[in-house]
Amino acid sequence: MPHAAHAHAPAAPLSAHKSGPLSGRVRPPGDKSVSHRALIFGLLAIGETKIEGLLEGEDVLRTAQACRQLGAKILRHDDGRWSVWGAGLGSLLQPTETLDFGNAGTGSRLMMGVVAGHPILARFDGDASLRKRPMKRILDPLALQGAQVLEQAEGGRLPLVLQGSSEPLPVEYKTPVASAQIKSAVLLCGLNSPGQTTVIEAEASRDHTEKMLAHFGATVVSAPHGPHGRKITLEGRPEMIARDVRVPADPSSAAFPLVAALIVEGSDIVIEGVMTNPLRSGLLTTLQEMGADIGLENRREEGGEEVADMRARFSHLKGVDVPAERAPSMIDEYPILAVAATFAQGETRMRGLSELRVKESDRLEAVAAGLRANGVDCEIVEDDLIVRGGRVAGGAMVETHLDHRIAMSFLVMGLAAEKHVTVDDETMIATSFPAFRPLMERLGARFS
Ligand SMILES: O=C(O)C1=C[C@@H](OP(=O)(O)O)[C@@H](O)[C@H](O)C1
Ligand SMILES: C=C(OP(=O)(O)O)C(=O)O
Repeated sequence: MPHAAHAHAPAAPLSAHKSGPLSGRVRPPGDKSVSHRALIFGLLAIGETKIEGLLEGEDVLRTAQACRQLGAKILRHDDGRWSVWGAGLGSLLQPTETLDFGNAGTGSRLMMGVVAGHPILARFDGDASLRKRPMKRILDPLALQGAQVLEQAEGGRLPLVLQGSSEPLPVEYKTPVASAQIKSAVLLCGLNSPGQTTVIEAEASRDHTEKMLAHFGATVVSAPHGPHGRKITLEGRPEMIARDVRVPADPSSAAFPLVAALIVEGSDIVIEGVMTNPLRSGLLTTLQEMGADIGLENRREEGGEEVADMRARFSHLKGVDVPAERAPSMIDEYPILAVAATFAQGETRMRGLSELRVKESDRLEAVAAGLRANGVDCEIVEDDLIVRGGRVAGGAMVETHLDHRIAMSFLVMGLAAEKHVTVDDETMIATSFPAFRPLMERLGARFS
Protein backbone atom coordinates (compact mmCIF):
# COMPACT_ATOMS: atom_id res chain seq x y z
CA MET A 1 0.00 0.00 0.00
CA PRO A 2 1.43 3.44 -0.83
CA HIS A 3 2.35 5.47 2.22
CA ALA A 4 3.03 9.17 2.60
CA ALA A 5 6.71 9.73 3.22
CA HIS A 6 7.33 10.79 6.82
CA ALA A 7 10.31 12.99 6.26
CA HIS A 8 10.77 14.41 2.83
CA ALA A 9 13.22 12.83 0.44
CA PRO A 10 16.25 15.00 -0.43
CA ALA A 11 15.62 17.55 -3.19
CA ALA A 12 15.92 16.01 -6.64
CA PRO A 13 16.43 18.31 -9.63
CA LEU A 14 14.86 17.33 -12.95
CA SER A 15 15.28 18.81 -16.44
CA ALA A 16 12.81 18.92 -19.32
CA HIS A 17 14.08 19.05 -22.89
CA LYS A 18 12.63 20.29 -26.13
CA SER A 19 10.52 17.37 -27.35
CA GLY A 20 9.12 16.10 -30.61
CA PRO A 21 5.35 16.05 -31.20
CA LEU A 22 3.41 14.58 -28.26
CA SER A 23 0.92 11.87 -29.13
CA GLY A 24 -1.18 9.17 -27.52
CA ARG A 25 -4.01 8.77 -24.99
CA VAL A 26 -3.54 9.14 -21.24
CA ARG A 27 -5.73 9.21 -18.14
CA PRO A 28 -4.61 11.55 -15.35
CA PRO A 29 -5.02 10.41 -11.72
CA GLY A 30 -8.20 10.89 -9.68
CA ASP A 31 -9.22 14.36 -8.65
CA LYS A 32 -7.47 15.50 -5.49
CA SER A 33 -10.39 17.54 -4.10
CA VAL A 34 -12.85 14.67 -4.58
CA SER A 35 -10.36 12.13 -3.18
CA HIS A 36 -9.85 14.00 0.11
CA ARG A 37 -13.60 14.37 0.48
CA ALA A 38 -14.39 10.75 -0.37
CA LEU A 39 -12.19 9.61 2.53
CA ILE A 40 -13.55 12.22 4.95
CA PHE A 41 -17.18 11.43 4.13
CA GLY A 42 -16.33 7.74 4.47
CA LEU A 43 -15.05 8.48 7.98
CA LEU A 44 -18.29 10.30 8.88
CA ALA A 45 -20.65 7.66 7.46
CA ILE A 46 -21.72 4.36 8.93
CA GLY A 47 -20.91 1.31 6.80
CA GLU A 48 -18.49 0.67 3.95
CA THR A 49 -17.69 3.44 1.48
CA LYS A 50 -16.04 2.01 -1.63
CA ILE A 51 -13.88 4.41 -3.63
CA GLU A 52 -12.80 3.83 -7.21
CA GLY A 53 -10.07 5.94 -8.76
CA LEU A 54 -8.78 7.50 -5.53
CA LEU A 55 -5.72 9.70 -6.09
CA GLU A 56 -2.85 7.90 -4.37
CA GLY A 57 -0.82 11.08 -3.95
CA GLU A 58 0.90 12.02 -0.71
CA ASP A 59 -1.65 14.73 0.17
CA VAL A 60 -4.52 12.26 0.00
CA LEU A 61 -2.61 9.50 1.81
CA ARG A 62 -2.13 11.95 4.68
CA THR A 63 -5.88 12.46 4.84
CA ALA A 64 -6.38 8.68 4.86
CA GLN A 65 -3.98 8.41 7.78
CA ALA A 66 -5.81 11.18 9.69
CA CYS A 67 -9.14 9.42 9.06
CA ARG A 68 -7.65 6.26 10.60
CA GLN A 69 -6.47 8.27 13.61
CA LEU A 70 -10.05 9.51 14.05
CA GLY A 71 -11.48 5.99 14.03
CA ALA A 72 -11.99 4.86 10.42
CA LYS A 73 -10.81 1.53 9.12
CA ILE A 74 -9.32 2.01 5.64
CA LEU A 75 -8.12 -0.63 3.23
CA ARG A 76 -6.70 -0.60 -0.29
CA HIS A 77 -7.80 -3.57 -2.38
CA ASP A 78 -5.43 -5.26 -4.86
CA ASP A 79 -7.45 -3.89 -7.79
CA GLY A 80 -6.75 -0.32 -6.64
CA ARG A 81 -10.16 0.34 -5.09
CA TRP A 82 -10.29 1.62 -1.51
CA SER A 83 -12.78 0.86 1.27
CA VAL A 84 -13.51 3.06 4.28
CA TRP A 85 -15.50 1.81 7.26
CA GLY A 86 -16.52 4.98 9.05
CA ALA A 87 -16.56 5.82 12.73
CA GLY A 88 -19.77 7.75 12.05
CA LEU A 89 -20.80 11.36 12.59
CA GLY A 90 -20.68 12.17 16.31
CA SER A 91 -18.59 9.09 17.14
CA LEU A 92 -15.05 10.05 16.16
CA LEU A 93 -12.14 8.98 18.34
CA GLN A 94 -9.77 11.45 19.95
CA PRO A 95 -6.45 10.99 18.11
CA THR A 96 -3.50 10.07 20.31
CA GLU A 97 -0.86 11.42 17.91
CA THR A 98 -0.50 14.64 15.90
CA LEU A 99 -2.50 14.74 12.66
CA ASP A 100 0.30 15.44 10.17
CA PHE A 101 -0.99 16.71 6.83
CA GLY A 102 2.37 17.11 5.12
CA ASN A 103 1.96 19.57 2.24
CA ALA A 104 -1.84 19.49 2.08
CA GLY A 105 -3.91 22.61 2.66
CA THR A 106 -7.15 20.85 1.73
CA GLY A 107 -6.67 17.86 4.02
CA SER A 108 -5.68 19.94 7.03
CA ARG A 109 -8.37 22.59 6.64
CA LEU A 110 -11.26 20.23 5.95
CA MET A 111 -10.23 18.06 8.88
CA MET A 112 -10.17 21.12 11.17
CA GLY A 113 -13.86 21.46 10.35
CA VAL A 114 -14.48 17.79 11.18
CA VAL A 115 -12.61 17.99 14.51
CA ALA A 116 -14.28 21.32 15.40
CA GLY A 117 -17.68 19.61 15.25
CA HIS A 118 -16.76 16.83 17.68
CA PRO A 119 -15.88 16.84 21.39
CA ILE A 120 -12.27 15.85 20.71
CA LEU A 121 -8.89 17.51 20.91
CA ALA A 122 -6.41 17.22 18.08
CA ARG A 123 -3.01 18.62 17.19
CA PHE A 124 -2.48 19.59 13.53
CA ASP A 125 0.87 19.94 11.81
CA GLY A 126 2.43 19.88 8.36
CA ASP A 127 5.61 20.49 6.39
CA ALA A 128 7.52 23.78 6.08
CA SER A 129 5.20 24.94 3.27
CA LEU A 130 1.97 24.17 5.16
CA ARG A 131 3.34 25.79 8.33
CA LYS A 132 3.53 29.09 6.42
CA ARG A 133 -0.07 29.03 5.20
CA PRO A 134 -2.84 31.03 6.92
CA MET A 135 -5.21 29.00 9.09
CA LYS A 136 -6.96 31.94 10.78
CA ARG A 137 -9.41 32.04 7.86
CA ILE A 138 -10.56 28.56 9.00
CA LEU A 139 -10.18 29.02 12.75
CA ASP A 140 -12.28 32.23 12.84
CA PRO A 141 -15.53 30.67 11.62
CA LEU A 142 -14.89 27.46 13.58
CA ALA A 143 -14.58 29.57 16.76
CA LEU A 144 -18.00 31.10 16.00
CA GLN A 145 -19.29 27.53 15.76
CA GLY A 146 -17.89 26.75 19.25
CA ALA A 147 -14.41 25.29 18.71
CA GLN A 148 -11.44 26.53 20.73
CA VAL A 149 -7.88 26.98 19.55
CA LEU A 150 -5.71 25.99 22.51
CA GLU A 151 -2.33 26.51 20.86
CA GLN A 152 -1.21 27.95 17.56
CA ALA A 153 1.93 29.29 15.95
CA GLU A 154 2.20 33.02 15.32
CA GLY A 155 -0.48 34.51 13.09
CA GLY A 156 -2.79 31.47 13.31
CA ARG A 157 -0.49 28.93 11.76
CA LEU A 158 0.47 25.28 12.23
CA PRO A 159 1.27 23.55 14.48
CA LEU A 160 -1.99 24.12 16.34
CA VAL A 161 -4.23 22.38 18.85
CA LEU A 162 -7.98 22.46 18.32
CA GLN A 163 -10.65 21.52 20.85
CA GLY A 164 -13.91 20.73 19.11
CA SER A 165 -17.43 21.15 20.42
CA SER A 166 -20.00 18.46 21.22
CA GLU A 167 -22.75 20.67 19.90
CA PRO A 168 -21.57 23.12 17.21
CA LEU A 169 -23.67 26.27 17.05
CA PRO A 170 -25.77 26.96 13.98
CA VAL A 171 -24.21 29.88 12.08
CA GLU A 172 -24.62 31.92 8.94
CA TYR A 173 -21.13 32.68 7.70
CA LYS A 174 -20.00 34.89 4.82
CA THR A 175 -16.59 33.77 3.56
CA PRO A 176 -14.11 36.67 3.31
CA VAL A 177 -12.48 35.19 0.19
CA ALA A 178 -13.71 32.69 -2.39
CA SER A 179 -12.41 29.47 -0.85
CA ALA A 180 -13.84 25.98 -1.03
CA GLN A 181 -11.64 25.06 1.90
CA ILE A 182 -13.23 27.67 4.19
CA LYS A 183 -16.74 26.77 2.97
CA SER A 184 -16.07 23.07 3.45
CA ALA A 185 -14.61 23.43 6.95
CA VAL A 186 -17.70 25.36 8.12
CA LEU A 187 -20.10 22.85 6.53
CA LEU A 188 -18.21 19.82 7.90
CA CYS A 189 -18.34 21.32 11.40
CA GLY A 190 -22.02 22.17 10.90
CA LEU A 191 -22.80 18.55 10.03
CA ASN A 192 -22.84 17.75 13.74
CA SER A 193 -24.81 20.86 14.72
CA PRO A 194 -28.40 20.36 15.91
CA GLY A 195 -29.49 23.28 13.68
CA GLN A 196 -28.85 24.80 10.25
CA THR A 197 -25.46 25.96 9.01
CA THR A 198 -25.35 28.50 6.18
CA VAL A 199 -22.35 29.62 4.17
CA ILE A 200 -22.55 32.58 1.81
CA GLU A 201 -19.88 33.11 -0.80
CA ALA A 202 -19.67 36.16 -3.06
CA GLU A 203 -17.89 34.13 -5.77
CA ALA A 204 -18.83 30.47 -6.14
CA SER A 205 -15.99 28.10 -5.33
CA ARG A 206 -15.78 24.39 -6.25
CA ASP A 207 -18.87 22.52 -5.05
CA HIS A 208 -17.54 19.01 -4.36
CA THR A 209 -18.42 19.19 -0.64
CA GLU A 210 -22.03 20.15 -1.35
CA LYS A 211 -22.35 17.37 -3.92
CA MET A 212 -20.89 14.80 -1.60
CA LEU A 213 -23.03 15.92 1.34
CA ALA A 214 -26.12 15.20 -0.76
CA HIS A 215 -24.64 11.92 -2.03
CA PHE A 216 -24.11 10.70 1.56
CA GLY A 217 -27.67 11.57 2.58
CA ALA A 218 -27.51 15.10 4.04
CA THR A 219 -30.05 17.79 3.15
CA VAL A 220 -28.18 20.68 1.58
CA VAL A 221 -29.56 23.51 -0.55
CA SER A 222 -27.34 25.65 -2.75
CA ALA A 223 -28.96 28.75 -4.22
CA PRO A 224 -27.57 31.59 -6.34
CA HIS A 225 -26.54 34.64 -4.32
CA GLY A 226 -25.73 37.89 -6.12
CA PRO A 227 -24.20 37.88 -9.60
CA HIS A 228 -21.53 35.19 -9.02
CA GLY A 229 -22.18 33.82 -5.52
CA ARG A 230 -23.95 30.99 -3.73
CA LYS A 231 -25.81 30.54 -0.45
CA ILE A 232 -25.48 27.02 0.90
CA THR A 233 -27.68 25.76 3.72
CA LEU A 234 -27.10 22.46 5.49
CA GLU A 235 -29.44 20.68 7.93
CA GLY A 236 -27.34 19.34 10.80
CA ARG A 237 -27.16 15.82 12.17
CA PRO A 238 -28.30 13.88 9.12
CA GLU A 239 -28.04 10.13 8.99
CA MET A 240 -24.81 9.70 7.02
CA ILE A 241 -24.98 6.52 4.97
CA ALA A 242 -21.92 4.96 3.33
CA ARG A 243 -21.95 5.34 -0.45
CA ASP A 244 -19.75 4.33 -3.34
CA VAL A 245 -17.66 7.09 -4.89
CA ARG A 246 -16.13 7.08 -8.35
CA VAL A 247 -13.40 9.71 -8.64
CA PRO A 248 -13.11 11.38 -12.06
CA ALA A 249 -9.72 12.37 -13.50
CA ASP A 250 -8.33 15.60 -12.04
CA PRO A 251 -8.65 18.63 -14.36
CA SER A 252 -5.86 20.36 -12.41
CA SER A 253 -3.50 17.47 -13.29
CA ALA A 254 -4.86 17.17 -16.83
CA ALA A 255 -3.81 20.81 -17.29
CA PHE A 256 -0.14 19.78 -17.62
CA PRO A 257 -0.38 17.36 -20.59
CA LEU A 258 -3.07 19.66 -22.03
CA VAL A 259 -0.85 22.74 -22.14
CA ALA A 260 2.15 20.63 -23.19
CA ALA A 261 0.23 19.49 -26.30
CA LEU A 262 -0.73 23.08 -27.14
CA ILE A 263 2.87 24.36 -27.04
CA VAL A 264 4.88 21.44 -28.48
CA GLU A 265 4.71 21.68 -32.27
CA GLY A 266 2.85 18.91 -34.07
CA SER A 267 1.26 17.45 -30.92
CA ASP A 268 -2.10 15.68 -30.94
CA ILE A 269 -3.19 13.90 -27.75
CA VAL A 270 -6.30 12.69 -25.92
CA ILE A 271 -6.70 13.05 -22.16
CA GLU A 272 -9.39 10.69 -20.94
CA GLY A 273 -12.15 11.03 -18.37
CA VAL A 274 -11.39 14.58 -17.24
CA MET A 275 -13.90 16.23 -14.90
CA THR A 276 -15.51 19.24 -16.61
CA ASN A 277 -17.38 20.62 -13.57
CA PRO A 278 -17.97 24.29 -14.54
CA LEU A 279 -16.56 25.43 -11.18
CA ARG A 280 -13.24 23.82 -12.21
CA SER A 281 -13.06 24.62 -15.90
CA GLY A 282 -11.81 28.21 -16.02
CA LEU A 283 -8.55 27.07 -17.62
CA LEU A 284 -10.41 25.38 -20.47
CA THR A 285 -12.44 28.54 -21.13
CA THR A 286 -9.30 30.67 -21.06
CA LEU A 287 -7.27 28.41 -23.35
CA GLN A 288 -10.15 28.30 -25.83
CA GLU A 289 -10.25 32.12 -25.81
CA MET A 290 -6.52 32.02 -26.56
CA GLY A 291 -7.28 30.00 -29.68
CA ALA A 292 -6.42 26.55 -28.34
CA ASP A 293 -7.59 23.59 -30.40
CA ILE A 294 -9.25 21.54 -27.66
CA GLY A 295 -12.20 19.27 -28.39
CA LEU A 296 -14.39 17.65 -25.75
CA GLU A 297 -15.33 14.14 -26.88
CA ASN A 298 -17.48 11.41 -25.40
CA ARG A 299 -19.12 13.68 -22.81
CA ARG A 300 -20.72 11.64 -20.03
CA GLU A 301 -21.37 11.49 -16.30
CA GLU A 302 -19.14 9.63 -13.86
CA GLY A 303 -19.72 9.56 -10.12
CA GLY A 304 -22.08 12.54 -10.20
CA GLU A 305 -19.67 14.71 -12.21
CA GLU A 306 -19.58 15.61 -15.90
CA VAL A 307 -16.50 14.22 -17.61
CA ALA A 308 -15.13 14.21 -21.15
CA ASP A 309 -12.14 13.06 -23.16
CA MET A 310 -10.12 16.11 -24.17
CA ARG A 311 -8.39 16.12 -27.54
CA ALA A 312 -5.68 18.77 -27.66
CA ARG A 313 -3.55 19.73 -30.65
CA PHE A 314 -0.66 22.12 -31.08
CA SER A 315 -2.10 25.63 -31.46
CA HIS A 316 -0.96 29.13 -32.30
CA LEU A 317 -2.09 30.83 -29.07
CA LYS A 318 -2.77 34.53 -28.61
CA GLY A 319 -2.65 36.58 -25.41
CA VAL A 320 -5.90 37.34 -23.54
CA ASP A 321 -7.20 39.28 -20.56
CA VAL A 322 -8.36 36.88 -17.84
CA PRO A 323 -11.01 38.46 -15.59
CA ALA A 324 -10.67 38.26 -11.80
CA GLU A 325 -14.10 36.59 -11.45
CA ARG A 326 -12.72 33.55 -13.21
CA ALA A 327 -10.04 32.93 -10.59
CA PRO A 328 -11.99 30.55 -8.30
CA SER A 329 -12.68 28.19 -11.22
CA MET A 330 -9.00 27.93 -12.18
CA ILE A 331 -7.17 28.91 -9.02
CA ASP A 332 -4.58 26.11 -9.17
CA GLU A 333 -4.07 26.47 -12.93
CA TYR A 334 -2.45 29.93 -13.10
CA PRO A 335 1.14 28.63 -13.05
CA ILE A 336 0.49 26.41 -16.09
CA LEU A 337 -1.61 29.12 -17.77
CA ALA A 338 1.36 31.49 -17.36
CA VAL A 339 3.47 28.91 -19.20
CA ALA A 340 0.92 28.73 -22.03
CA ALA A 341 0.98 32.55 -22.15
CA THR A 342 4.76 32.59 -22.69
CA PHE A 343 4.21 30.73 -25.99
CA ALA A 344 1.30 32.97 -27.05
CA GLN A 345 1.46 35.92 -29.39
CA GLY A 346 1.06 39.16 -27.41
CA GLU A 347 0.23 39.96 -23.82
CA THR A 348 -1.78 37.91 -21.32
CA ARG A 349 -3.03 39.68 -18.22
CA MET A 350 -4.27 37.47 -15.37
CA ARG A 351 -6.23 39.60 -12.93
CA GLY A 352 -6.98 39.31 -9.23
CA LEU A 353 -4.45 36.69 -8.14
CA SER A 354 -4.01 37.61 -4.45
CA GLU A 355 -4.98 34.07 -3.36
CA LEU A 356 -1.99 32.69 -5.27
CA ARG A 357 0.22 34.20 -2.60
CA VAL A 358 -1.05 31.78 0.07
CA LYS A 359 -0.75 28.45 -1.73
CA GLU A 360 2.06 25.89 -1.31
CA SER A 361 4.34 28.81 -2.20
CA ASP A 362 3.77 32.44 -3.13
CA ARG A 363 2.85 31.31 -6.63
CA LEU A 364 2.69 34.83 -8.02
CA GLU A 365 6.33 35.48 -7.12
CA ALA A 366 7.49 31.92 -7.89
CA VAL A 367 5.97 32.00 -11.39
CA ALA A 368 7.34 35.46 -12.19
CA ALA A 369 10.83 34.52 -10.93
CA GLY A 370 10.85 31.28 -12.96
CA LEU A 371 9.66 33.03 -16.12
CA ARG A 372 12.21 35.82 -15.85
CA ALA A 373 15.05 33.36 -15.21
CA ASN A 374 14.10 31.67 -18.49
CA GLY A 375 14.09 34.89 -20.48
CA VAL A 376 10.36 35.61 -20.46
CA ASP A 377 9.12 39.18 -20.16
CA CYS A 378 6.62 39.41 -17.31
CA GLU A 379 5.48 41.78 -14.62
CA ILE A 380 3.39 41.76 -11.43
CA VAL A 381 1.14 44.80 -11.12
CA GLU A 382 -0.63 44.71 -7.75
CA ASP A 383 -2.40 41.32 -7.88
CA ASP A 384 -2.22 40.89 -11.65
CA LEU A 385 0.34 38.90 -13.58
CA ILE A 386 1.25 40.14 -17.04
CA VAL A 387 3.12 37.82 -19.38
CA ARG A 388 4.41 38.94 -22.78
CA GLY A 389 4.71 35.93 -25.02
CA GLY A 390 7.16 35.17 -27.78
CA ARG A 391 10.59 33.61 -27.67
CA VAL A 392 11.17 31.32 -24.65
CA ALA A 393 14.90 30.93 -24.18
CA GLY A 394 14.85 28.48 -21.24
CA GLY A 395 18.18 27.34 -19.88
CA ALA A 396 17.61 28.24 -16.23
CA MET A 397 17.09 26.49 -12.90
CA VAL A 398 13.70 27.23 -11.31
CA GLU A 399 13.14 27.34 -7.57
CA THR A 400 10.02 25.35 -6.68
CA HIS A 401 9.65 26.25 -2.95
CA LEU A 402 8.05 22.86 -2.05
CA ASP A 403 5.34 23.52 -4.65
CA HIS A 404 4.27 20.68 -6.95
CA ARG A 405 2.45 22.92 -9.41
CA ILE A 406 5.48 25.19 -9.87
CA ALA A 407 7.60 22.10 -10.57
CA MET A 408 5.20 20.59 -13.14
CA SER A 409 4.49 23.92 -14.86
CA PHE A 410 8.15 24.71 -15.53
CA LEU A 411 8.88 21.14 -16.65
CA VAL A 412 6.13 21.57 -19.23
CA MET A 413 7.74 24.85 -20.31
CA GLY A 414 11.03 23.01 -20.87
CA LEU A 415 9.37 20.71 -23.44
CA ALA A 416 8.98 23.63 -25.85
CA ALA A 417 11.66 26.15 -24.78
CA GLU A 418 14.84 26.60 -26.82
CA LYS A 419 17.11 25.27 -24.05
CA HIS A 420 16.20 22.77 -21.35
CA VAL A 421 14.53 23.95 -18.15
CA THR A 422 15.49 22.50 -14.78
CA VAL A 423 13.47 22.52 -11.56
CA ASP A 424 15.41 22.36 -8.31
CA ASP A 425 13.18 19.67 -6.77
CA GLU A 426 10.69 17.31 -8.38
CA THR A 427 9.86 15.32 -5.22
CA MET A 428 6.80 17.42 -4.33
CA ILE A 429 5.09 16.34 -7.56
CA ALA A 430 4.17 13.16 -5.66
CA THR A 431 1.74 15.17 -3.50
CA SER A 432 -0.79 15.45 -6.35
CA PHE A 433 0.46 13.59 -9.45
CA PRO A 434 2.91 10.77 -8.62
CA ALA A 435 2.83 9.40 -12.18
CA PHE A 436 3.45 12.79 -13.83
CA ARG A 437 6.81 11.85 -15.34
CA PRO A 438 5.91 8.40 -16.78
CA LEU A 439 2.58 9.74 -18.09
CA MET A 440 4.29 12.64 -19.83
CA GLU A 441 7.04 10.33 -21.15
CA ARG A 442 4.40 8.03 -22.66
CA LEU A 443 3.27 11.03 -24.71
CA GLY A 444 6.84 11.67 -25.85
CA ALA A 445 8.11 14.22 -23.30
CA ARG A 446 11.86 14.14 -22.63
CA PHE A 447 13.24 14.52 -19.11
CA SER A 448 16.61 13.82 -17.53
O1 LIG B 1 -11.36 22.61 -1.59
C1 LIG B 1 -10.45 22.17 -2.30
O2 LIG B 1 -10.35 20.95 -2.58
C2 LIG B 1 -9.45 23.11 -2.84
C3 LIG B 1 -9.69 24.45 -2.80
C4 LIG B 1 -8.76 25.48 -3.31
O3 LIG B 1 -8.19 26.16 -2.20
P1 LIG B 1 -8.90 27.44 -1.50
O4 LIG B 1 -10.12 26.99 -0.82
O5 LIG B 1 -7.88 27.95 -0.52
O6 LIG B 1 -9.15 28.40 -2.62
C5 LIG B 1 -7.64 24.88 -4.15
O7 LIG B 1 -6.60 25.79 -4.31
C6 LIG B 1 -7.12 23.59 -3.56
O8 LIG B 1 -6.12 23.02 -4.37
C7 LIG B 1 -8.19 22.57 -3.41
C1 LIG C 1 -3.40 24.65 -3.51
C2 LIG C 1 -3.33 23.32 -3.68
O1 LIG C 1 -3.61 22.37 -2.74
P1 LIG C 1 -3.78 22.49 -1.15
O2 LIG C 1 -4.40 23.81 -0.83
O3 LIG C 1 -4.63 21.33 -0.80
O4 LIG C 1 -2.41 22.35 -0.55
C3 LIG C 1 -2.99 22.75 -5.01
O5 LIG C 1 -3.08 21.53 -5.16
O6 LIG C 1 -2.59 23.48 -5.94
